[in-house]
Amino acid sequence: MSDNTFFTFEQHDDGIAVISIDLPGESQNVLKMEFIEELQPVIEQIKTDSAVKGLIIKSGKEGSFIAGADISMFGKVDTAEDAEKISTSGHQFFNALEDLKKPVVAAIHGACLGGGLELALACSGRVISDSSKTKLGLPEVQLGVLPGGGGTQRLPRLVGIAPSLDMMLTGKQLFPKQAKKLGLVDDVVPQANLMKAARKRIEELRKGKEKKTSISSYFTAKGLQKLFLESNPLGRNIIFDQARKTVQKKTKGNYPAPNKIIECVEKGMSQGIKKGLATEAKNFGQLVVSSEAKALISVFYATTELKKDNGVDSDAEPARIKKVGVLGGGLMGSGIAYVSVDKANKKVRVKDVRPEGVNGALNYSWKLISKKMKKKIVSPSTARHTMSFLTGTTDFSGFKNVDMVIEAVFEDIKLKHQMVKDVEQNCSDHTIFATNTSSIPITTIAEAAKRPEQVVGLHYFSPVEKMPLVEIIATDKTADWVIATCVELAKQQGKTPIVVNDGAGFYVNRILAPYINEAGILLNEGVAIEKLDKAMVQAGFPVGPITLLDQVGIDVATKVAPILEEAFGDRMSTPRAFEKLKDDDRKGKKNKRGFYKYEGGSKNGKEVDESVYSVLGVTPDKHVDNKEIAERGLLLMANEAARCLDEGIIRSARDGDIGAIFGIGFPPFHGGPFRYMDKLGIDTVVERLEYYQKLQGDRFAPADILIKMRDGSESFHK
Ligand SMILES: C[C@H](O)CC(=O)SCCNC(=O)CCNC(=O)[C@H](O)C(C)(C)COP(=O)(O)OP(=O)(O)OC[C@H]1O[C@@H](n2cnc3c(N)ncnc32)[C@H](O)[C@@H]1OP(=O)(O)O
Repeated sequence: MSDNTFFTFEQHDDGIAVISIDLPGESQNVLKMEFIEELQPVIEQIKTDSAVKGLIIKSGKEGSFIAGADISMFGKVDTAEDAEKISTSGHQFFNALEDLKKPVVAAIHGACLGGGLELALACSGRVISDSSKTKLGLPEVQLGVLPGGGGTQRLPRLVGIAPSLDMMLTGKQLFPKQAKKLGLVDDVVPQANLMKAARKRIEELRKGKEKKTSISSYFTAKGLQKLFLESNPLGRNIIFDQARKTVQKKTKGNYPAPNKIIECVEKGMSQGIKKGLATEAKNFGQLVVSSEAKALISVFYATTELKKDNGVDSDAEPARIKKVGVLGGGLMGSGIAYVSVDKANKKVRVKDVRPEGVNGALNYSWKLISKKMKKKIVSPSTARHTMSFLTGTTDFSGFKNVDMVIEAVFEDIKLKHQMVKDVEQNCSDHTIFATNTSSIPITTIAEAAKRPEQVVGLHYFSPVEKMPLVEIIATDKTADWVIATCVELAKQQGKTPIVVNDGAGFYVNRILAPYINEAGILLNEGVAIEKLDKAMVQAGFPVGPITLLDQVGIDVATKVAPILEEAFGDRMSTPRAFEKLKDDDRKGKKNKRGFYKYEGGSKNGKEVDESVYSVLGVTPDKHVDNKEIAERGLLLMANEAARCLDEGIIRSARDGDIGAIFGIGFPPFHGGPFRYMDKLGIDTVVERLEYYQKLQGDRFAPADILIKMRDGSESFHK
């Protein structure tokens, strides 16, 4: 056995060599240049050593095979040419591995992502553990780059063009069974049998045994696609054209990586792997230095940092949460119950005044868990076991031992006060009272509490199981251990939490309001509904402001709006358009009366309800440039975010960026409102705000902090 810095190398009597990767001091294995340089001579040695019959590459770390190329390398290169060289060096190493002429099998347990999967693809075989920690994918697109270690060439050759594009364009990660089904790996075995399976695979490869594709697999939709479309140039063109259309629809041209991925695959499939790899390296280089990649990588680092943040400035420890109580079995309560039981593995007790409410919440979880069962992500017994942790009641029975109660009842202060009292009476002294209110100040809710230090806001976004953000709202009195406990629970629920201070609208709704209001003002001036939505979607938001209003509920928005207006004055005044629609009993999607028509079928929510214009008394014929619509919305949101930082509502620009991206869908390629302002330059931000202030009024007045920062030539991020 020889020791190296990044791996150990063992040569066994049966002729099998084993490289075990273990980067010192890191929780995840990543591919660094120094690591590759150290590995290269060992591969050369194996090539010439006749005693070595086969090689197994495994990880020495628990739960991490290789998480990809070291992302920190990307920040250190200045030019596209330098980044291209990184990719080319990787190609040389992976090619050498592929050309070894001896079976090389990757034995994978844990994250096998990006460059990690590309290494595995250069091996002659892959066996993986059936652990839930094992995930395979090429997530580079989420960082604004592309698989630069040969992934765009080897993956389509192994699993087919269409499935590989699907993996690379979405960055999705596959569970073991999905990876096997796709043909990405040869075998899935329990972790304890991984080395045995790798040895077996080496033997099979030595005997020239391929894993057979069964004849029936050609008669599946995928099999036929492969046979008729992928095997000829005309068919391949159809796939690439379709992929480009889908990309354009999704990205609106805001992200360069997806089209470059398609270009690499197309080149490689039509002109051979050598040309494909050269295109891959070139495109990789260009993307690494792009502003989009820089922004998306900053989002990766911010979320990684947040995973370690306990949310307070002290080292307060979180309390252990074994059981969660949820008050209210509506949409929010049901979602909260689901993430608590299925993601966080807590015992959950749901209370609703109506038995139907309780049943609704239980059914909600069962539907989502059944879906996972159907996709074979969980077994039927695991699904039943999870469900056994979720129970319901119409009174407070079973609440005595809950460690945290999360209320999601109607937005009514009297009711919330009653809940606080009920919880203090029916639960334990240590029980935390968390409220999911989106409009009532937490301080006001805590007024009814005997233990206000245990009252906190826990603001989820709808639908809870999908939206990644949780805002944790602290009052002056909330204890640090309570905040730390909520942060911990939110992480266990699979969420990214940001801790914010109490104030009207907290952070997310506060910065959302001026952006939505601006759409209302433009609408009142006669700008068409679909134009407003299109302009913001083109600018990078997942849905436009008017569609969002229909989804959230015009009644909900008009309930929050006066609270913000009272707190912040004229700059937040509710546009008359929204009030008029509320008076016309238009709540949006929920009562099928909104800005759009909700008639079911394909047009559901897609066709504007023209009668809105007569309710508003406007003719939708005003032309405002899309760029202006987008800029006004983005600037107002960023300006308000700057105020939130100045007032201590958010703890950092990092939290403000993540809150806006994960809570609202602020265009990720800008990296969040603070990175957006840094990118423009604070002087430009102030100049543009002042320009609109002159034309449109004082709602565009730049925040004080921006004026100060402009004068000091500062930026939010270093
Ligand atoms: C040439 C190639 O094609 C290009 C590439 O490979 S680009 C990289 C592609 N890979 C990725 O995008 C995966 C990124 N990583 C992840 O998604 C997650 O870290 C993970 C799923 C692997 C593990 O998640 P989790 O267990 O929650 O651990 P997490 O806290 O995120 O990470 C632990 C540490 O590993 C680091 N890390 C993870 N992946 C890394 C990577 N690819 N490069 C550098 N550091 C990485 C994190 O920054 C963190 O560092 P820290 O402890 O010093 O803060």
